[in-house]
Formats: sequence, structure tokens, C-alpha cells
Amino acid sequence: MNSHWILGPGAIGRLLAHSLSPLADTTLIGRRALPERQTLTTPEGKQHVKRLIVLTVTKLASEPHKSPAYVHITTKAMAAEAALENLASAIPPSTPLVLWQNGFLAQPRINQTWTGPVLCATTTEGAYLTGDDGVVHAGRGHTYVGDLNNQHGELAETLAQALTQAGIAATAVDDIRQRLWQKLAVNAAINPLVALHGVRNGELRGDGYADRVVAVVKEVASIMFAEDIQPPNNGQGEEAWLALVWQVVESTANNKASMLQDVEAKRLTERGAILGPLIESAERHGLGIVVLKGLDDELAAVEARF
Ligand SMILES: NC(=O)C1=CN([C@@H]2O[C@H](COP(=O)(O)OP(=O)(O)OC[C@H]3O[C@@H](n4cnc5c(N)ncnc54)[C@H](OP(=O)(O)O)[C@@H]3O)[C@@H](O)[C@H]2O)C=CC1
Ligand SMILES: CC(C)(CO)C(=O)C(=O)O
Repeated sequence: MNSHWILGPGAIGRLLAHSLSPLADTTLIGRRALPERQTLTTPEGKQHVKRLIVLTVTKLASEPHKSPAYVHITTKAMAAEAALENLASAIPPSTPLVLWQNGFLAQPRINQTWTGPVLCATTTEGAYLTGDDGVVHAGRGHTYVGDLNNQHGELAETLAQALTQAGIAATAVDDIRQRLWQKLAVNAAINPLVALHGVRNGELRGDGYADRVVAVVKEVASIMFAEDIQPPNNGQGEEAWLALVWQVVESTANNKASMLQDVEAKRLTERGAILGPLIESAERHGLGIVVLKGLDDELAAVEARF
């Protein structure tokens, strides 16, 4: 039986653990102890209580164990490398990793340094935590899995099948870099603005914000072009990006975006993984990005007060 280690017992980590554990050996790994008795609330509002195997990195590293078939890294983007470093001595360097982060920070770095296969997953599943023993699966979505160098198609296919069997609908793809950047574009257009102004996604449609969304998308679209990222839905340039952003704003109108939740909880945001690669790319390509830089500076100032 394939075994899955899930490093980072947060919303996505616990959703994966609840889903995979009936079908495969599954271990949830954190940096602090958590209750084994964990509750999942489904999108339909049903509650499932399960005893999951939950270990700390320290405990796992100090005990003999079988090597896992996959290590899923489900921390926030800025914590992924440090989390892997702590676990690395407990797994063979050939172990396949699966990176679930938004943005494009951890993926290229870990892909460059890890010896074994590095798969990336981009998901529209929605989940949030309710304390140390609960996770709410807020909305079902779809997950795409692939690797940045397109060398592990079979492994991605096997994983996609295992996830789908476990109820996390997934597809293996050969264009995961495109998909990660497309999601990053949407996150860059929505997350910083709603986080800075404390509003739900739908409020971006209002007079006070709509022009700012358009200004962000203009810069993002020029970066996507320079990075050779295809506009969504077979569309053309800026218009296609803007249409996608408005579509996501509409379908998530009532959401408090993840970055807003982080700001409200006084946690560091994923701005480095979302705005960081855009700013770095714009500088490399000599593109003007006053709007994106302004948002990044404003968010940095907010984070500095935490
Ligand atoms: N939630 C969602 O709906 C979605 C999330 N994503 C992406 O998935 C990723 C994870 O998000 P999410 O699950 O919401 O985040 P959470 O903040 O809920 O979970 C992150 C987890 O990582 C743990 N962690 C942090 N550092 C370490 C470490 N060094 N070792 C082990 N564990 C560590 C945290 O533990 P501790 O409690 O100790 O801090 C926490 O349990 C993010 O990149 C996010 O953008 C993508 C799509 C949807
Ligand atoms: C698409 C969006 C903005 C939905 O809220 C999201 O992915 C997030 O909150 O991080």
C-alpha cells in the first residue's frame, strides 16, 4: 500500500489526511503536537470524526519507520523549505515530494535542490481550520498535478488517481508551470487589495476598487506575456486576464481571501510567493510595475506591525 506523509497539518494538510487515510497509510506531521482525534466538516455540513496518525517532526525523526511513497508539503509557501529541511534526515533523498503551495516561491527552489522527483499541485479545493482538532472543507474544487521539468508524468498520473479515489478530484498535467502562474495572476489581482482594505472579494467590483483591479491586471498581464504564460480560456492579453479575475471575484464574492485572513490573524502573508515572483520577473524584463510594488510595500508595512 502506498504511504503518504503530510508535512504541515493545516487546512489543506488535514483535508488530505482525512481523505487519504481510509485508502492508504497516512501520517500527518507538524512542528507541535496535535490531537489524534480530528473532525472534518464536509461541504454539505456533515461531520466525520477520525483518529489520524499525527506526529511531530522530532518524534518521527527519532523512531524507526518505513520510507513513505510521497511526502506532501502543505505548509504556507514561506515555511516550505524550512519544514523540508527539518524532515530531510528522516527520508531517503529519492523520496517524491508534492508541493501544494500557492504562488511560485517554494516550487522552483525545492525543485532545484531536492534530488528526488518534485511534483507541484495547484488546487481550487477550499478549506479552513477550526482550532487544533477541526477542519472545514468549505468547497470542492479540482487539483492539477505535474512537475516543472516534465520528467515524472507517470508519477503525477499515479498520484492524481490516488487523490481522485480519495475524493480530491485531480488530473495529471504537463503544463503545471503555466497553471501555477495563472493562479498566481488571479491571487495577485485579488489578495493584496482585499487584505489591505479588509473587504470580501465581491467588494472589488465596487467603484472604490474596480479601477485598482484593472491597474493591477494591466501590470500582471504584461508580466505573464514576458514569462510566456498563455492568457486564460484561449483569450488575448489583458482582456482575457481581466475577464478571469472578474469571474473569480464573482464566484468567490463572499470569500474572505486567504491573505485577508492572514492579516486579520496578524500572520505573515504569502505576498513573497505571490507578488515576489511577479516583481522579480518585471525587474528582469525591465517592465514598470508601480502598482504591484506599491501593494507589496503597503503589505510589508502592515506585516511589520504584527
Ligand atoms: N486553505 C485553502 O483553501 C487553500 C490553500 N492553498 C495553499 O496551500 C498552502 C497551505 O495552506 P493552508 O493549509 O490554508 O495553511 P495553514 O496555515 O492552514 O496550514 C499551514 C500548516 O503548516 C504548519 N507548519 C508551518 N511551519 C511548519 C514546519 N516547519 N513544519 C511543519 N509544519 C509547519 C502550520 O503549523 P502551526 O500550526 O504550527 O503554525 C500549519 O499547520 C498555502 O500555500 C495556501 O496558499 C491553496 C489552495 C486552497
Ligand atoms: C481565489 C482566491 C482569491 C479566493 O479567495 C484565493 O485563492 C485566496 O483566497 O487565496
